[in-house]
Amino acid sequence: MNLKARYIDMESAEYTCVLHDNDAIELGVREQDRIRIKHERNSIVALLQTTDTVVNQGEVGILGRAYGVLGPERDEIVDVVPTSKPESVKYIKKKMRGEELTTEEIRTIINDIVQHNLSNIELTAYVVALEINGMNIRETADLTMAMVETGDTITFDRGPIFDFHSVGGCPGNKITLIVVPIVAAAGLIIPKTSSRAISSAAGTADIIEVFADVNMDAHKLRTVAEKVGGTLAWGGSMSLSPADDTIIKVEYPLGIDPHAQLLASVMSKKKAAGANCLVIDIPTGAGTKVPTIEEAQAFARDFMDLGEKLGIEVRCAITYGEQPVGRAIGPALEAKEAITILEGSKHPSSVYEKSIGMAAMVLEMGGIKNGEAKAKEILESGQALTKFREIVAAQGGNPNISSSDITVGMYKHDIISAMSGYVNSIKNKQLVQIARAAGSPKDKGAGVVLNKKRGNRVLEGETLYTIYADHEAKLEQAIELARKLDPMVVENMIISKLPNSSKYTVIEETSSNVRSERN
Ligand SMILES: O=P(O)(O)OC[C@H]1O[C@H](OP(=O)(O)O)[C@H](O)[C@@H]1O
Ligand SMILES: Nc1ccnc(=O)[nH]1
Repeated sequence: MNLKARYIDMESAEYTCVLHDNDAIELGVREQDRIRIKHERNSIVALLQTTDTVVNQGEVGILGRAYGVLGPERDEIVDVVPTSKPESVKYIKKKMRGEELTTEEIRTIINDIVQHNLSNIELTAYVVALEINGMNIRETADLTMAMVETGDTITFDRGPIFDFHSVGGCPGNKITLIVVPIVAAAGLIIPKTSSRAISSAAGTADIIEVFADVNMDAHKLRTVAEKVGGTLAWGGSMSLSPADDTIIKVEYPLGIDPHAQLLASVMSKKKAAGANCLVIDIPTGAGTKVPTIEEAQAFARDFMDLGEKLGIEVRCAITYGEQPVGRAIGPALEAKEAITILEGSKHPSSVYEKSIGMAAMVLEMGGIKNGEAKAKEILESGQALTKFREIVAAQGGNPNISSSDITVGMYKHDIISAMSGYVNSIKNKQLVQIARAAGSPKDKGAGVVLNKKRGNRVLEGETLYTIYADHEAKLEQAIELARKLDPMVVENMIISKLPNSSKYTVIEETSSNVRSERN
């Protein structure tokens, strides 16, 4: 059917088009069916919405970026034909039944993802099928290669190329901002890309965006890394492993990151960016993606096996993840904390120590003896700060950036302990929920700052943590959630008295060991 193309100034997660009810009947299609729209040599597949008001009979409305991809002029005639579900839906269902997928079936799924042929419902089914049924190492390697082959790859003029990546899952893990400048200042090349938040409240790309432009294409990644030694870029902005960011967009709302998809997500980007030597950080413990040391060891083996198949030398560090790294959670709060370490602070010690430890592993892969001493020397002499500023400047940020330039949320609220005791545990996932409710990662100033950490002595009336927000309404939402979730457990030596005793003094109806105080 030939119809006039109309741009609709709205965006949706999947390519979407709108037909008048009468045209939809004539074409024999219904809402959520797929339509192929052809214009000259371009063609897209879009999901259908029908209407009797938004477009007239004889027109097809095309939403946002889908219009740009197709490229017709205003009112130009395009050809509209019904089309069937993509082949990969069959293979997604096969994985839902727990069956093994062939190399070709995995390639078909990734091709359909890259070409935006799958609806968000189908993509979500894919991610959930992987979360429940997983993939063996052969399937994972095929998945990784399919993600590499559907994108660009970079070849550097000189090498070897170093890289570092965290599997995530531990809030406050801002160490990439410190590791990359240390490694680059030592003279190694590290073209680091990061993703946005997946299970946490702020991915590294969300943090860097506070003070520099994280968007770059593969060519710029290479030229910046060759010029200043390192990058702090967002992987989703470039064509390396383009399936990755589309998949992350459906993982984020669910807060899940299936094992096989995580392996392929990280390793496909490393392969595409030309890495030869890679260090992987695996935060481990309750409330992370990897609850036990045994699982972390198996994960490390998978990374190393996959590295061998891809020609990348991989070393892994199993790290402590049972409570946040440092005290700050949320883009601006984490940026500020990381920059204070680059400026010479040794606190929070978890951020300082983890950054030194990870950088040391990369340096030693680069043949530098006593990596820890070298990493400390580079950090403490200010060379890492100088390198950080060079990278920031190369990415369009302030070349003299300092921690005091970073502004955090103007609305804040202290959560106060209603009892004296010790912090027994800090629940990562609940803290993430509170930081997200406060607006993180979209609202850059939003998040949480911990005043107490595990094992700390707490006196009644002391602040446990502070919630920050850019908007008052979101602060209220976060406070309400904080009361309900109670992410910091304070206990004294007597945990409970039986019969008929409560372990907490109940201060407010909705809270257990916390009460709230405005400031
Ligand atoms: O949101 P969760 O699931 O924690 O994990 C995602 C984070 O982990 C990795 O960190 P890095 O880039 O190595 O610093 C990713 O790039 C991303 O920023
Ligand atoms: N799934 C992922 C986890 C961590 N980093 C990534 O890039 N991808």
